[in-house]
Amino acid sequence: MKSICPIDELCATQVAALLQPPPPHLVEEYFEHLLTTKKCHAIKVKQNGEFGKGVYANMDFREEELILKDEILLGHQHHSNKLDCLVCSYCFRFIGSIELQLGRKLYLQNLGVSMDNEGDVATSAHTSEDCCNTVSSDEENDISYVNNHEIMGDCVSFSSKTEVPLPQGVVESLLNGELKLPYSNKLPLPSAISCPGECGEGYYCSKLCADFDWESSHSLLCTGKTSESLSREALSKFIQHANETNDIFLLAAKAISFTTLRYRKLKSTRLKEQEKHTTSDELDQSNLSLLLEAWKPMSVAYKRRWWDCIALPDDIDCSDEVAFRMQIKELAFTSLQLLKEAIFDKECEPLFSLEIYGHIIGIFELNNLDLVVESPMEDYFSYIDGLPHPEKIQAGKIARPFLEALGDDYSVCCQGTAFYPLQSCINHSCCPNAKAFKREEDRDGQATIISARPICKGEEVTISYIDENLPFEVRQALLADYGFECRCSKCLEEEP
Ligand SMILES: C[S@@+](CC[C@H](N)C(=O)[O-])C[C@H]1O[C@@H](n2cnc3c(N)ncnc32)[C@H](O)[C@@H]1O
Repeated sequence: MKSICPIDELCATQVAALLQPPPPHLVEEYFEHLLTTKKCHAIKVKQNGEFGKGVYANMDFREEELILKDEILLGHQHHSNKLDCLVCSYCFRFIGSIELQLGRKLYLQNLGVSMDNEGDVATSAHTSEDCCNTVSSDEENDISYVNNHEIMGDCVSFSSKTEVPLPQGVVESLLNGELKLPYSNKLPLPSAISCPGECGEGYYCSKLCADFDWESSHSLLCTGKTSESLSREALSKFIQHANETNDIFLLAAKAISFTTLRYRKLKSTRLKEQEKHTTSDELDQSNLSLLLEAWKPMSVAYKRRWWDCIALPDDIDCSDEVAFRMQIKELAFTSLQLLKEAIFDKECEPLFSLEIYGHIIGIFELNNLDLVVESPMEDYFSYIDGLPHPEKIQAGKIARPFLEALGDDYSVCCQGTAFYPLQSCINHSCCPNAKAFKREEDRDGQATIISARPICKGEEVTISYIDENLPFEVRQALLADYGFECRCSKCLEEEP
């Protein structure tokens, strides 16, 4: 397909350099460094296998042993899920209090609020995680705690539907802290801290998370007063377009912002070290090397262009495939143009090429894991249920109307999608020796990989991206949606 983006031609050399796969020894070096930084010596990433990179055990594991906890490199909560769960925008743990989680949901439900996010053209969800979370407490001081009413969310629109039978006054007293639910102090949550840029959209569990998010990507993508974007209006238009079409664009924007900010940091460090450059040619040359360095976390990821690797939806006829892929490409271009208006940086121009944008979304399409964090509401109601008799009756009398008002959706998980640098190197097998599985104590967005059976040192660690118990043909069809034909030992054996 011919490019529709002028930057693709203008920056063809730099774009090609960014998309050039790094040599295997540099990839291994990158992951070695990452694992050392994380003090994780239990695994190794090697690029020598049949399927490109893979993760290998560097020790023996017993069954059900933790192999890896992987922090999110780039992740976000789905727009439509923000109504149900208030979580830290950086680590995705639930925040506020049981009363706030409950009151906020009932308040929005009462007003008939809906998220205007119905039109995803394509999604990038991958392996589902089983998860089971409880809550934790991590109170921070000296920072701006959030007025509960603020948390009603600027990200929502209103319709006239009213479903909640509870009086508004009761819901408001949950929100303003006047009404305390019985035993809610047994399940404390970290206080919600508002975004330092005052966008009213991001909330955090600690100042540390707020600062990390600000420095890694949010300072360019914040729509608040101290935003470092070129235009808050343009940014809002970009966000609206993503929410109306496909919120994967928000994650792609994070990747571009993340790389731009890394580039600026590297550049300022370099300028401090070496003040003078003799020629502008030399400067250009070294700017590209800085951009390549800033891009490294993305350069080592397995990638293809989004519109080339996205699975053809069932309702699209094969004869319309070319038109469908073109439509996806054009949608990405529209999104990129809006993002460019908002955060363009001339020194990072190649990042604003459609080739790079397409490959970034392709990374998410091929590698992302569903981000799932279980709600503390389940734990709260289970706690009440597990009380001894007289206390249970008393607490139940107060808690039951709230449970009934929430209905079936009383305990919706935080749901999103995330790119994990190490987990994404784990290959698929239909007879896996490990699984992505969250334990009681895993209460944030990190990916948790647990051994499914004993694994010996040197053995490749594999997980299943799908239900591995399905018949061969069904598995192959599902994995075709992930863009590959499975060649694991079980499939080779069962191949007709
Ligand atoms: C999430 S990535 C895993 C890491 C990847 N091998 C890499 O080099 O970064 C998934 C990709 O790895 C390859 N892959 C993983 N498991 C495979 C399998 N069982 N059979 C064939 N290809 C596989 C496919 O190309 C797939 O799209």
